[in-house]
Amino acid sequence: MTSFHHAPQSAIHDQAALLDRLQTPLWVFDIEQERMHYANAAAVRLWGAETPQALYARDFSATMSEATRRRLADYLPRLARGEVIDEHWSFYPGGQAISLHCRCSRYVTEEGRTGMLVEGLESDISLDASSLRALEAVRHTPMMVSVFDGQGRLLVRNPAALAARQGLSSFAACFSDHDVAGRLLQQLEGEPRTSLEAMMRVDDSDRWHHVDLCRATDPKTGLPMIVMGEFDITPRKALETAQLVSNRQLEVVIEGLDVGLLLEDESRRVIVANQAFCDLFDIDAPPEHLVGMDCREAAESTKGYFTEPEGFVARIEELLVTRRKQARDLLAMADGRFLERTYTPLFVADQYHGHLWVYRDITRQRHQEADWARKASTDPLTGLANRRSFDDAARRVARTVKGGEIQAALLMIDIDRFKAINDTLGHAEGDKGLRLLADTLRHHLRQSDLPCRTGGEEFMVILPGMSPEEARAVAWRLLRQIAEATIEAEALPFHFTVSIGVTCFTPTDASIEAVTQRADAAMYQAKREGRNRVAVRW
Ligand SMILES: Nc1nc2c(ncn2[C@@H]2O[C@H](COP(=O)(O)OP(=O)(O)OP(=O)(O)O)[C@@H](O)[C@H]2O)c(=O)[nH]1
Repeated sequence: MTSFHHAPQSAIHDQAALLDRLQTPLWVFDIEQERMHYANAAAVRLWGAETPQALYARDFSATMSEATRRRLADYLPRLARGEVIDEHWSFYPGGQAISLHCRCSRYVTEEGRTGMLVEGLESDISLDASSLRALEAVRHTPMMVSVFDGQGRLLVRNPAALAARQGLSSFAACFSDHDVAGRLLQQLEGEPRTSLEAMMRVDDSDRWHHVDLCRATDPKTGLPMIVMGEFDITPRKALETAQLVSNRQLEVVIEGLDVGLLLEDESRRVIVANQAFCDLFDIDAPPEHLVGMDCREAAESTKGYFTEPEGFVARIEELLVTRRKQARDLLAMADGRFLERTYTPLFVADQYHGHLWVYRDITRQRHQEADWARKASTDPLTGLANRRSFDDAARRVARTVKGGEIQAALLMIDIDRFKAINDTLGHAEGDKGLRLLADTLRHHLRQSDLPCRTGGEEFMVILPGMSPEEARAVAWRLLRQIAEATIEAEALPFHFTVSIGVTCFTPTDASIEAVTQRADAAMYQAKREGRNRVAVRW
C-alpha cells in the first residue's frame, strides 16, 4: 500500500523559482525519514522523476540498499559535526550513466531533523557506463577494497573497508603485525601481485582475513599504487584450529594407548599406526614411517610371527571380503605370546573407508586364566586332581563305557586309622602322609590314569581301558607300595596302610554315583575284613 505523503514546505521551497534556474542539481535528502525533502529542476531530472512532487512522494526506504543505508548512517554524525563530505555517486537517468561529484553538507529541516544538502558538481573524471558500474560494484561488495599509494598511504576505500577501519588510514595500520605489512610492501616492488592469509585490524580487534594485493598504476598521477581486497575468514580459521586441536587430541590418545593400532584405508594403505603396534611386532622404526605402506605385503612378511601363518593371512582376507560389523580373533604367536585382534570396518554415510586393527597382548591374561583353571581343579595339599575334576573325568569315562568304546575301572583308597596318626603325631605329620600317598599314586600309575583326592583322607583313581582283574592287581601293588613307604616325621618315622575298594564302570550304570557307591561299598568291605586289603565289587 502506498502511503500518502505531503509535499514538504520550507524556506528552501520559497527560493524554488531561483534554484530551478541553476544547471547544477541541488537537493535536500532527509536522512532520518529517508525522504527527498527538496530537489531543484536539475535534480528532479537527475533522479528521473516527472515532477518534484513525484520525487517527494518516492518511497526511498523500499529501494535503498543496506550498504547505502549504512553509508548514510555514517554521514549523520559527520554532518552534525559540520563536516562537508565529498563523494562520487553514480546516477542512471534514462539509462544514461552519469558520475557526479556530490558535495554534502548539513541541512536542518523545519521539523528539526538532520538532512543533507547535496550539490551535484560535474565530475572531473569522465567514466563510461561500464567503469561506473565497476565503481558501483566495488562500492557495494562486502569485500573490503582499499587503494594505497606506493608508500602505503590510503588513497581511497570502499564502504565495507571504511566501516571496518574508521581512523586507520595507512597500509601498515591495517595489519595486526606491522612487520608483515613492511615485508609485503617490499615484496610488491618485485612481484605484481600476491595473496596471503593474515591477521588484520578490524574495529579495534584482530580478525583473520584472506588478502589479495596487486600493484597498479594511479590513472591520475601515473605513480604506482597498491590495491588491496580482503574478506573475513575468521570462522574458517577457527574451524581449522578446532580441527588441528582435535587431531592432536586424537594423536595423544592413540599414542597413549597400550594396544597396537593400525588404521588402513580402503586400498589397504596404512593411515595411522602407533608405537604400541611397532613394539608388538618388533618394528624398529617410528610408527609414522609405516604410513602409506601396503598392508597386504606387510601381512605376508610378518605372517611368520604366528603359529599358523597361512591361517593369519587367510583370516584377514576373509574379514575384508565380508566386512562384518566387528570381529575378534585370538592369535597364537610363534614366540609363545597370545594376541587378541579386533577388526572394525569404517563406514561413513554407508561408504566403506577402510578398517581399524587393534592388537592387544593377552599373554599374561591367558596364563592367569590357565592358572585359575588349574587351581580350580587341583587339590592344593597334594597337587592331585580334586573332587570337581574327578566328577568331570568320571562322567566322560562313564559316557565312553556306555557307548561300548572302552572298559574302565575305579579304585577308592582310604587311609587306615588316620585319626590315630593325627591324634598322636599331629595334623602336620598327617598331611605328610597324605602327600606321600599322592606321590605314590602319581609315580606308580600310567599317564592315562587319573588319581584324585576326593575327600579328607579319601582318594579315587580312574583307570581307563582296564579290566576289573587288572585293576585289582594294580590296587594290591599300590597297597604294598604305600605300606612299605616310610614317612619321615619329626618325632619318629611312621608307616600307614590303606584299604582299597575296586569296581568298574558298567554300561548299565545310571550315573557316576552308582559306580562310586560300588567302589565305596568295596572299600568298606575291605575295612570290615580287617583293613590293609583290597576288596572288589561289580
Ligand atoms: N592331617 C589331616 N587329616 C585329615 C585331613 N582331612 C581329614 N583328616 C582326618 O582324617 C581322619 C579320618 O578319620 P576317620 O574317618 O575317623 O577314620 P580313620 O581314623 O582313618 O579310621 P578308618 O577309616 O576306620 O580306618 C580324621 O581325623 C580327620 O581329621 C587333612 O587334610 N589332613
